[in-house]
Amino acid sequence: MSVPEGFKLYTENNSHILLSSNEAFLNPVQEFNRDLSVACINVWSDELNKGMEARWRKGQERKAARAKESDGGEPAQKRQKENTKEPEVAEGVETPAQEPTKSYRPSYSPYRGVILEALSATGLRSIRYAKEIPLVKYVIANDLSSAATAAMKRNIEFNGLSPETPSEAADEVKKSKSYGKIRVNEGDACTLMYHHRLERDRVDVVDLDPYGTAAPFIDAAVQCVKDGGLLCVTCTDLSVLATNNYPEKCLSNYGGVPVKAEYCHEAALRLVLHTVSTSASRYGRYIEPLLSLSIDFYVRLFIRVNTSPIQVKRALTKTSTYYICTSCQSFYEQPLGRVVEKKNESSGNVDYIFKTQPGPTVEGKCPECESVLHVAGPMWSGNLHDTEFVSKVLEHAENKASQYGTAARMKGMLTVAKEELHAPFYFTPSRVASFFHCQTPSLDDTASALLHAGHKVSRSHACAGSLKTSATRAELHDIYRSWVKKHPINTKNVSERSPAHRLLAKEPKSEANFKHHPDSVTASANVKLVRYQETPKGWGPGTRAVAGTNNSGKRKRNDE
Ligand SMILES: C[S@@+](CC[C@H](N)C(=O)[O-])C[C@H]1O[C@@H](n2cnc3c(N)ncnc32)[C@H](O)[C@@H]1O
Ligand SMILES: [Zn+2]
Repeated sequence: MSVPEGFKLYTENNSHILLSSNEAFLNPVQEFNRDLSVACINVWSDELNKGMEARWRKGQERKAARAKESDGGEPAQKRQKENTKEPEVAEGVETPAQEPTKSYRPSYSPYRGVILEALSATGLRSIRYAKEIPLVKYVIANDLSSAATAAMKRNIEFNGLSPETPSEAADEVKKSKSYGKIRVNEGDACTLMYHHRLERDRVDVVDLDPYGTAAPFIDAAVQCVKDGGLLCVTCTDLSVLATNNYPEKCLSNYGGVPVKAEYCHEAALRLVLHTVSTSASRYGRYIEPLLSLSIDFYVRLFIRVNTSPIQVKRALTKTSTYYICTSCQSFYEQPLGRVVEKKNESSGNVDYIFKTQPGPTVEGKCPECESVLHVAGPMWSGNLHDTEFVSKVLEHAENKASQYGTAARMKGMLTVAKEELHAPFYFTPSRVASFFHCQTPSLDDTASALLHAGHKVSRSHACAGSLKTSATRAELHDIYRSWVKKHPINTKNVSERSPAHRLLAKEPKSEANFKHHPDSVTASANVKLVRYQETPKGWGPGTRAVAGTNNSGKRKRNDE
């Protein structure tokens, strides 16, 4: 592969990018993001296709049964034998309903979807989608910058995805003078997505991977994805989502206020889900989070979008504000609403009545340590992941480990995400110990005590050494109070006016058992959670395109 003068070659899996200074932006550290996205879209499209094939087969069976009935019970097999030569059937053409399986039996043609990458830069992600996802019909790669679209076109050719490449879309593409499996578009991401908002024009997958926040693109994205389609969203503005420095910005971008506590990264995911959910609801659509990950300096979410009026109503029950203690970080959930199920005696149907929720769920100060409470949210309080989907992505990543440069990290993250409890929020034993001024119990001590007390426990992908539990903070604190009895502290160092003193002043309701619990060692405990990607060769800050039109602003640092 000869690299033209003035360019550097960057390779990810079997896709290659020519990089020149001052052209289009590429962040090699996002390889993990791209690997995960290829894996998730592969699994999502396989599942969609399997569902369609199952429905198609059922339809065929129904048609055959109807034919049998109308032919006076003559078995279909016998009739098929009589037709010695089967006429050729174009892929995807179904047997006409009036002549079911009479003269030919077409094979199922897999469903192929369209992916729209709204902010594509070098085109690397789109090229990888076109090459690595078999069920892709074509990818629309878009960028506002003319320098970026020029780089994209060059990279597409360089990867052999030019119009000459034989592909299913080749004829259509040749007519439209665009590029083989990838169609390049230069323009504003929202304008493009709004062009795809009518039901007949919708796409199967929308990928948003911007600098900073994806918030300005969400309204268009939730409208242009098909029912059952996949929305993939990156946000890198963690200074807004996961600190209390800009609550006003967080409200304007995400419709909620962030959390100031060690679990702020989980809250960041919930804030992004909240804005996607409320945006989708406006158009009678609801969301199902399939996988929501907090990674290094960004969040990445894979969300299925569907249409259903009743599910849209249910969003009320999956949205909460939280009162967060400014000292011990205890949280108190305040759901925004609830649903009451009422059986309709005359029809026998169940009616769902949506109601507001009484509140506040906690009075004035933190019941645990009497410190001030701050309000956070509203944010998504439903599940972050679909466990079954995560299991399938993990299986895929393990089976195809050699295809992914970040396979070890994928395995680590997905294993933990798969086991994650569907409950907010995580804690680390060391941080809770710091509130009590006590020695830190190990992860196993803490998990075992919680399990012996009848609570559920898991780890959280969002923070190394963290735990999630079904126990309330008060129940967790009781375990720490028991721990302190076994590992006494020098109370002289604890001021009588401190929150720690008030935490320690309470008696535990029962004595905790710190003996190792067999369930404390889960699959994830045996997996090395590779939290950070190894620095790839030649890593360094990417350059944002300078030529052409670009909605410029300051380039975000990795930790922004
Ligand atoms: C972070 S880069 C995309 C990286 C790419 N998704 C990847 O995986 O390598 C963001 C891109 O968004 C483009 N962009 C910014 N605002 C845009 C808009 N309103 N419409 C379309 N593209 C835009 C920028 O020109 C830039 O190339
Ligand atoms: Zn407190």
